[in-house]
Amino acid sequence: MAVEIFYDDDADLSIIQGRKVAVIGYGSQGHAHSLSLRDSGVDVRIGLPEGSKSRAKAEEQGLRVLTPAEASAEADLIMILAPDTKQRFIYEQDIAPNLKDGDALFFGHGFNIRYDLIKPPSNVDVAMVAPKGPGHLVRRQFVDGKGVPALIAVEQDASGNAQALALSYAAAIGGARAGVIKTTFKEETETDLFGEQAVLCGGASALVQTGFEVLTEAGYAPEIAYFEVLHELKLIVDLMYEGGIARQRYSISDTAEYGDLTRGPRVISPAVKEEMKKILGEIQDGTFAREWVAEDEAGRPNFTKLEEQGNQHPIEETGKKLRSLMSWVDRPITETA
Ligand SMILES: NC(=O)C1=CN([C@@H]2O[C@H](COP(=O)(O)OP(=O)(O)OC[C@H]3O[C@@H](n4cnc5c(N)ncnc54)[C@H](OP(=O)(O)O)[C@@H]3O)[C@@H](O)[C@H]2O)C=CC1
Ligand SMILES: CC[C@](O)(C(C)=O)C(=O)O
Ligand SMILES: [Mg+2]
Ligand SMILES: [Mg+2]
Repeated sequence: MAVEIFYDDDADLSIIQGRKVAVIGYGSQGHAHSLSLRDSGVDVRIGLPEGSKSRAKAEEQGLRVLTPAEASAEADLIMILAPDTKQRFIYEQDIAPNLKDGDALFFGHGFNIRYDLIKPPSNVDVAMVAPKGPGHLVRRQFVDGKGVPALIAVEQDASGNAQALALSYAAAIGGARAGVIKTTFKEETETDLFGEQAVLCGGASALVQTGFEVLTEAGYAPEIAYFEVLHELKLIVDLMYEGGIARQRYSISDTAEYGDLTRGPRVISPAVKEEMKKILGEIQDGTFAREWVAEDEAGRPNFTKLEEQGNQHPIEETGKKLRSLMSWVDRPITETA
Protein backbone atom coordinates (compact mmCIF):
# COMPACT_ATOMS: atom_id res chain seq x y z
CA MET A 1 0.00 0.00 0.00
CA ALA A 2 1.39 3.43 -0.94
CA VAL A 3 2.21 5.61 2.05
CA GLU A 4 1.25 9.27 2.39
CA ILE A 5 4.27 11.50 3.06
CA PHE A 6 3.85 15.09 4.18
CA TYR A 7 6.36 17.96 4.13
CA ASP A 8 6.46 21.47 5.61
CA ASP A 9 4.25 22.89 2.82
CA ASP A 10 1.49 20.41 3.73
CA ALA A 11 1.47 21.41 7.41
CA ASP A 12 -0.29 24.38 9.01
CA LEU A 13 1.93 25.49 11.88
CA SER A 14 -0.74 27.88 13.17
CA ILE A 15 -2.81 24.91 14.39
CA ILE A 16 -0.27 23.86 17.02
CA GLN A 17 0.57 27.52 17.71
CA GLY A 18 -3.05 27.94 18.76
CA ARG A 19 -2.88 25.16 21.38
CA LYS A 20 -1.68 24.99 24.99
CA VAL A 21 0.72 22.05 25.02
CA ALA A 22 1.85 20.06 28.06
CA VAL A 23 4.86 17.81 27.54
CA ILE A 24 4.96 15.18 30.28
CA GLY A 25 8.60 14.16 30.81
CA TYR A 26 11.82 15.94 29.90
CA GLY A 27 14.18 13.15 28.82
CA SER A 28 15.48 12.22 25.39
CA GLN A 29 12.27 12.99 23.46
CA GLY A 30 10.70 15.34 26.00
CA HIS A 31 13.45 17.96 25.88
CA ALA A 32 13.63 17.79 22.07
CA HIS A 33 9.89 18.28 21.59
CA SER A 34 9.59 20.99 24.25
CA LEU A 35 12.49 23.12 23.09
CA SER A 36 11.64 22.83 19.40
CA LEU A 37 7.92 23.50 20.02
CA ARG A 38 8.91 26.61 21.97
CA ASP A 39 11.28 27.71 19.20
CA SER A 40 8.40 27.23 16.73
CA GLY A 41 6.22 29.68 18.67
CA VAL A 42 4.15 27.15 20.62
CA ASP A 43 2.90 27.75 24.18
CA VAL A 44 4.49 24.85 26.05
CA ARG A 45 4.73 23.78 29.70
CA ILE A 46 6.45 20.73 31.15
CA GLY A 47 4.87 18.22 33.54
CA LEU A 48 7.29 16.59 36.00
CA PRO A 49 6.83 15.29 39.56
CA GLU A 50 8.15 17.48 42.41
CA GLY A 51 11.23 15.32 43.03
CA SER A 52 12.16 14.76 39.37
CA LYS A 53 15.81 15.23 38.49
CA SER A 54 14.73 16.54 35.07
CA ARG A 55 13.13 19.65 36.61
CA ALA A 56 16.37 21.60 36.90
CA LYS A 57 17.30 20.88 33.25
CA ALA A 58 13.95 22.16 31.96
CA GLU A 59 14.00 25.22 34.20
CA GLU A 60 17.56 26.05 33.08
CA GLN A 61 16.14 26.36 29.56
CA GLY A 62 13.54 28.85 30.75
CA LEU A 63 10.68 26.37 30.41
CA ARG A 64 7.77 26.55 32.84
CA VAL A 65 7.64 23.36 34.92
CA LEU A 66 4.47 22.21 36.69
CA THR A 67 3.44 18.88 38.13
CA PRO A 68 2.03 16.43 35.54
CA ALA A 69 -1.50 17.02 36.93
CA GLU A 70 -1.18 20.82 36.84
CA ALA A 71 0.31 20.78 33.33
CA SER A 72 -2.47 18.48 32.10
CA ALA A 73 -5.18 20.65 33.65
CA GLU A 74 -3.79 23.81 32.07
CA ALA A 75 -3.16 22.35 28.61
CA ASP A 76 -5.48 21.32 25.79
CA LEU A 77 -2.89 19.03 24.19
CA ILE A 78 -0.99 16.59 26.39
CA MET A 79 2.02 14.79 24.92
CA ILE A 80 3.21 11.88 27.09
CA LEU A 81 6.98 11.49 26.85
CA ALA A 82 7.64 9.61 30.07
CA PRO A 83 8.99 6.02 29.98
CA ASP A 84 6.54 3.60 28.32
CA THR A 85 6.27 1.47 31.48
CA LYS A 86 5.33 4.50 33.63
CA GLN A 87 2.79 6.05 31.27
CA ARG A 88 -0.29 4.10 32.40
CA PHE A 89 0.22 5.21 36.01
CA ILE A 90 0.78 8.87 35.03
CA TYR A 91 -2.27 8.68 32.79
CA GLU A 92 -4.55 7.28 35.53
CA GLN A 93 -3.32 9.55 38.29
CA ASP A 94 -2.49 12.86 36.60
CA ILE A 95 -3.89 13.05 33.10
CA ALA A 96 -7.28 11.27 32.98
CA PRO A 97 -8.80 13.36 35.82
CA ASN A 98 -7.80 16.52 33.93
CA LEU A 99 -8.97 15.61 30.43
CA LYS A 100 -11.65 17.93 29.07
CA ASP A 101 -13.89 17.75 26.00
CA GLY A 102 -11.85 18.66 22.94
CA ASP A 103 -8.45 17.98 24.49
CA ALA A 104 -5.85 15.98 22.59
CA LEU A 105 -3.80 13.15 24.08
CA PHE A 106 -0.54 12.61 22.17
CA PHE A 107 2.08 9.85 22.28
CA GLY A 108 5.65 9.60 20.95
CA HIS A 109 5.33 5.82 20.59
CA GLY A 110 2.25 3.62 20.43
CA PHE A 111 3.12 0.99 23.07
CA ASN A 112 0.46 1.87 25.67
CA ILE A 113 -2.37 2.17 23.15
CA ARG A 114 -1.35 -0.84 21.03
CA TYR A 115 -1.21 -3.12 24.08
CA ASP A 116 -4.35 -1.64 25.74
CA LEU A 117 -2.51 -0.28 28.78
CA ILE A 118 -4.18 3.13 28.41
CA LYS A 119 -7.82 3.46 27.37
CA PRO A 120 -8.67 7.13 26.73
CA PRO A 121 -12.25 8.42 26.84
CA SER A 122 -14.10 9.01 23.56
CA ASN A 123 -14.29 12.83 23.85
CA VAL A 124 -10.59 13.51 23.17
CA ASP A 125 -8.34 13.20 20.13
CA VAL A 126 -5.75 10.44 20.49
CA ALA A 127 -2.78 10.80 18.16
CA MET A 128 0.90 10.09 17.82
CA VAL A 129 3.97 11.98 16.62
CA ALA A 130 6.86 9.52 16.65
CA PRO A 131 10.23 10.78 15.44
CA LYS A 132 12.31 8.05 13.79
CA GLY A 133 15.45 8.88 15.74
CA PRO A 134 16.92 9.41 19.21
CA GLY A 135 15.60 12.54 20.92
CA HIS A 136 18.98 14.19 21.30
CA LEU A 137 19.48 14.02 17.54
CA VAL A 138 15.90 15.16 16.92
CA ARG A 139 16.83 18.35 18.76
CA ARG A 140 20.32 18.63 17.24
CA GLN A 141 18.95 18.34 13.71
CA PHE A 142 16.19 20.87 14.40
CA VAL A 143 18.77 23.39 15.64
CA ASP A 144 20.93 22.71 12.57
CA GLY A 145 17.98 23.50 10.29
CA LYS A 146 17.43 19.85 9.40
CA GLY A 147 14.90 17.31 10.67
CA VAL A 148 14.42 13.69 11.69
CA PRO A 149 11.54 11.98 9.82
CA ALA A 150 8.46 11.28 11.92
CA LEU A 151 5.39 9.07 11.85
CA ILE A 152 1.94 10.38 12.70
CA ALA A 153 -1.13 8.32 13.55
CA VAL A 154 -4.64 9.01 14.71
CA GLU A 155 -6.29 6.46 17.00
CA GLN A 156 -9.34 8.56 17.80
CA ASP A 157 -10.54 11.64 15.92
CA ALA A 158 -13.00 13.29 18.31
CA SER A 159 -12.46 16.78 16.88
CA GLY A 160 -12.41 15.78 13.22
CA ASN A 161 -9.08 17.63 12.98
CA ALA A 162 -6.68 15.25 14.71
CA GLN A 163 -4.54 14.48 11.67
CA ALA A 164 -3.94 18.15 10.82
CA LEU A 165 -3.09 18.74 14.50
CA ALA A 166 -0.58 15.87 14.55
CA LEU A 167 1.01 17.05 11.30
CA SER A 168 1.26 20.59 12.64
CA TYR A 169 2.96 19.28 15.82
CA ALA A 170 5.35 17.13 13.75
CA ALA A 171 6.28 20.15 11.64
CA ALA A 172 6.96 22.23 14.76
CA ILE A 173 9.63 19.76 15.90
CA GLY A 174 11.27 19.59 12.46
CA GLY A 175 9.82 16.27 11.25
CA ALA A 176 8.18 17.70 8.12
CA ARG A 177 11.54 19.02 6.87
CA ALA A 178 12.50 15.37 6.34
CA GLY A 179 9.11 13.76 5.76
CA VAL A 180 6.15 12.74 7.91
CA ILE A 181 4.45 9.43 7.13
CA LYS A 182 0.90 8.66 8.14
CA THR A 183 0.55 5.28 9.82
CA THR A 184 -1.39 3.54 12.61
CA PHE A 185 -0.52 2.97 16.28
CA LYS A 186 -0.28 -0.74 15.50
CA GLU A 187 2.15 -0.35 12.60
CA GLU A 188 4.35 2.19 14.41
CA THR A 189 4.55 0.12 17.58
CA GLU A 190 5.31 -3.17 15.90
CA THR A 191 7.86 -1.81 13.40
CA ASP A 192 9.56 0.38 16.02
CA LEU A 193 9.95 -2.50 18.47
CA PHE A 194 11.19 -4.79 15.71
CA GLY A 195 13.68 -2.21 14.41
CA GLU A 196 15.19 -1.49 17.83
CA GLN A 197 15.36 -5.16 18.85
CA ALA A 198 16.53 -6.87 15.67
CA VAL A 199 18.50 -4.23 13.78
CA LEU A 200 19.21 -0.79 15.24
CA CYS A 201 20.02 -1.59 18.88
CA GLY A 202 19.86 -5.33 19.65
CA GLY A 203 21.19 -6.53 16.29
CA ALA A 204 23.83 -3.82 15.86
CA SER A 205 25.15 -3.99 19.46
CA ALA A 206 25.44 -7.79 19.37
CA LEU A 207 27.09 -7.69 15.93
CA VAL A 208 29.72 -5.20 17.13
CA GLN A 209 30.40 -6.97 20.45
CA THR A 210 30.66 -10.36 18.76
CA GLY A 211 32.99 -9.05 16.05
CA PHE A 212 35.19 -7.46 18.73
CA GLU A 213 35.25 -10.72 20.70
CA VAL A 214 36.20 -12.82 17.64
CA LEU A 215 39.14 -10.53 16.80
CA THR A 216 40.49 -10.10 20.35
CA GLU A 217 40.05 -13.80 21.23
CA ALA A 218 42.14 -14.55 18.12
CA GLY A 219 44.91 -12.36 19.59
CA TYR A 220 44.44 -9.12 17.67
CA ALA A 221 44.88 -5.79 19.50
CA PRO A 222 41.66 -4.51 21.14
CA GLU A 223 42.38 -1.00 19.81
CA ILE A 224 42.52 -2.31 16.23
CA ALA A 225 39.41 -4.40 16.81
CA TYR A 226 37.58 -1.33 18.18
CA PHE A 227 38.46 0.85 15.19
CA GLU A 228 37.53 -1.97 12.83
CA VAL A 229 34.11 -3.01 14.15
CA LEU A 230 32.75 0.01 16.04
CA HIS A 231 34.38 3.30 15.03
CA GLU A 232 34.37 2.53 11.31
CA LEU A 233 30.79 1.25 11.45
CA LYS A 234 29.61 4.86 11.82
CA LEU A 235 31.56 5.89 8.71
CA ILE A 236 30.16 2.99 6.72
CA VAL A 237 26.61 3.67 7.95
CA ASP A 238 27.03 7.37 7.08
CA LEU A 239 27.51 6.30 3.46
CA MET A 240 24.39 4.11 3.63
CA TYR A 241 22.46 7.03 5.17
CA GLU A 242 23.61 9.37 2.41
CA GLY A 243 23.27 7.10 -0.61
CA GLY A 244 22.01 3.69 0.38
CA ILE A 245 23.89 0.39 0.45
CA ALA A 246 24.81 1.00 -3.21
CA ARG A 247 26.81 4.12 -2.32
CA GLN A 248 28.53 2.31 0.53
CA ARG A 249 29.54 -0.40 -1.93
CA TYR A 250 30.73 2.23 -4.42
CA SER A 251 33.08 3.75 -1.85
CA ILE A 252 34.59 0.56 -0.41
CA SER A 253 37.21 -1.50 -2.25
CA ASP A 254 36.24 -4.29 -4.63
CA THR A 255 37.85 -6.69 -2.16
CA ALA A 256 35.57 -5.43 0.61
CA GLU A 257 32.57 -5.54 -1.67
CA TYR A 258 33.24 -9.16 -2.70
CA GLY A 259 33.55 -10.05 1.01
CA ASP A 260 30.36 -8.12 1.74
CA LEU A 261 28.41 -9.88 -1.01
CA THR A 262 29.62 -13.39 -0.23
CA ARG A 263 30.17 -13.36 3.57
CA GLY A 264 27.38 -11.02 4.70
CA PRO A 265 24.67 -13.64 4.06
CA ARG A 266 26.73 -16.18 6.06
CA VAL A 267 26.73 -13.86 9.09
CA ILE A 268 23.07 -12.96 8.74
CA SER A 269 22.19 -16.52 7.78
CA PRO A 270 18.71 -17.97 7.11
CA ALA A 271 18.70 -19.04 10.80
CA VAL A 272 19.16 -15.39 11.83
CA LYS A 273 16.26 -14.39 9.57
CA GLU A 274 14.13 -17.10 11.19
CA GLU A 275 15.04 -15.70 14.64
CA MET A 276 14.09 -12.20 13.45
CA LYS A 277 10.70 -13.54 12.38
CA LYS A 278 10.27 -15.11 15.82
CA ILE A 279 11.09 -11.79 17.46
CA LEU A 280 8.51 -10.06 15.24
CA GLY A 281 5.96 -12.71 16.21
CA GLU A 282 6.56 -12.05 19.92
CA ILE A 283 5.94 -8.34 19.27
CA GLN A 284 2.78 -8.98 17.26
CA ASP A 285 1.21 -11.42 19.73
CA GLY A 286 2.01 -9.29 22.79
CA THR A 287 4.58 -11.69 24.33
CA PHE A 288 7.33 -9.04 24.39
CA ALA A 289 5.03 -6.37 25.85
CA ARG A 290 3.83 -8.70 28.64
CA GLU A 291 7.41 -9.74 29.42
CA TRP A 292 8.66 -6.11 29.55
CA VAL A 293 5.76 -4.88 31.70
CA ALA A 294 6.31 -7.79 34.15
CA GLU A 295 10.08 -7.18 34.18
CA ASP A 296 9.49 -3.51 35.02
CA GLU A 297 6.94 -4.37 37.73
CA ALA A 298 9.47 -6.76 39.31
CA GLY A 299 12.02 -3.94 39.60
CA ARG A 300 13.89 -4.76 36.35
CA PRO A 301 16.23 -7.49 37.71
CA ASN A 302 17.13 -8.91 34.30
CA PHE A 303 17.36 -5.48 32.64
CA THR A 304 19.77 -4.24 35.33
CA LYS A 305 21.93 -7.37 35.18
CA LEU A 306 22.20 -7.34 31.38
CA GLU A 307 22.82 -3.59 31.25
CA GLU A 308 25.67 -3.99 33.74
CA GLN A 309 27.13 -6.90 31.75
CA GLY A 310 27.07 -4.68 28.64
CA ASN A 311 28.82 -1.84 30.49
CA GLN A 312 31.52 -4.30 31.60
CA HIS A 313 32.19 -5.59 28.08
CA PRO A 314 35.89 -5.01 27.23
CA ILE A 315 34.96 -2.97 24.14
CA GLU A 316 33.73 -0.17 26.44
CA GLU A 317 37.10 0.24 28.16
CA THR A 318 38.99 0.22 24.88
CA GLY A 319 36.55 2.70 23.34
CA LYS A 320 36.73 5.09 26.28
CA LYS A 321 40.50 5.31 25.94
CA LEU A 322 40.47 5.82 22.18
CA ARG A 323 37.61 8.33 22.13
CA SER A 324 39.37 10.49 24.72
CA LEU A 325 42.09 11.03 22.10
CA MET A 326 39.58 12.20 19.47
CA SER A 327 38.13 15.42 20.85
CA TRP A 328 35.44 15.66 18.15
CA VAL A 329 33.97 12.23 18.80
CA ASP A 330 32.75 12.25 22.40
CA ARG A 331 29.91 14.78 22.11
CA PRO A 332 28.19 14.87 25.52
CA ILE A 333 24.49 14.13 25.64
CA THR A 334 22.53 16.90 27.40
CA GLU A 335 18.90 17.95 27.63
CA THR A 336 19.82 21.62 27.42
CA ALA A 337 20.61 22.17 23.72
N1 LIG B 1 14.43 7.84 23.39
C1 LIG B 1 14.04 8.12 22.13
O1 LIG B 1 14.78 8.72 21.36
C2 LIG B 1 12.68 7.73 21.64
C3 LIG B 1 11.64 7.56 22.53
N2 LIG B 1 10.36 7.44 22.03
C4 LIG B 1 9.28 7.34 23.00
O2 LIG B 1 9.22 8.56 23.75
C5 LIG B 1 8.74 8.29 25.07
C6 LIG B 1 9.73 8.83 26.09
O3 LIG B 1 10.91 8.08 26.01
P1 LIG B 1 12.35 8.71 26.34
O4 LIG B 1 12.43 10.09 25.82
O5 LIG B 1 13.35 7.70 25.91
O6 LIG B 1 12.30 8.75 27.92
P2 LIG B 1 13.48 9.12 28.95
O7 LIG B 1 13.69 7.95 29.82
O8 LIG B 1 14.65 9.70 28.22
O9 LIG B 1 12.84 10.31 29.81
C7 LIG B 1 11.72 10.12 30.60
C8 LIG B 1 11.31 11.42 31.23
O10 LIG B 1 10.09 11.19 31.94
C9 LIG B 1 10.25 11.67 33.26
N3 LIG B 1 9.37 10.96 34.18
C10 LIG B 1 9.61 9.81 34.87
N4 LIG B 1 8.54 9.53 35.64
C11 LIG B 1 7.64 10.52 35.43
C12 LIG B 1 6.35 10.80 35.96
N5 LIG B 1 5.78 10.01 36.86
N6 LIG B 1 5.71 11.91 35.52
C13 LIG B 1 6.25 12.71 34.60
N7 LIG B 1 7.48 12.51 34.08
C14 LIG B 1 8.16 11.42 34.49
C15 LIG B 1 11.73 11.47 33.56
O11 LIG B 1 12.12 12.30 34.65
P3 LIG B 1 13.25 11.89 35.72
O12 LIG B 1 14.44 12.71 35.34
O13 LIG B 1 12.69 12.33 37.02
O14 LIG B 1 13.46 10.42 35.60
C16 LIG B 1 12.33 11.95 32.24
O15 LIG B 1 12.36 13.34 32.18
C17 LIG B 1 8.51 6.78 25.11
O16 LIG B 1 7.19 6.55 24.75
C18 LIG B 1 9.45 6.24 24.04
O17 LIG B 1 9.10 4.99 23.52
C19 LIG B 1 10.05 7.48 20.71
C20 LIG B 1 11.05 7.65 19.79
C21 LIG B 1 12.45 7.66 20.19
C1 LIG C 1 15.86 2.88 18.07
C2 LIG C 1 15.34 3.08 19.47
C3 LIG C 1 14.09 3.95 19.55
O1 LIG C 1 13.01 3.28 18.92
C4 LIG C 1 14.37 5.23 18.80
C5 LIG C 1 15.45 6.13 19.25
O2 LIG C 1 13.77 5.46 17.77
C6 LIG C 1 13.74 4.16 21.03
O3 LIG C 1 12.70 3.64 21.47
O4 LIG C 1 14.51 4.83 21.73
MG1 LIG D 1 12.25 4.26 17.29
MG1 LIG E 1 11.39 2.73 20.25
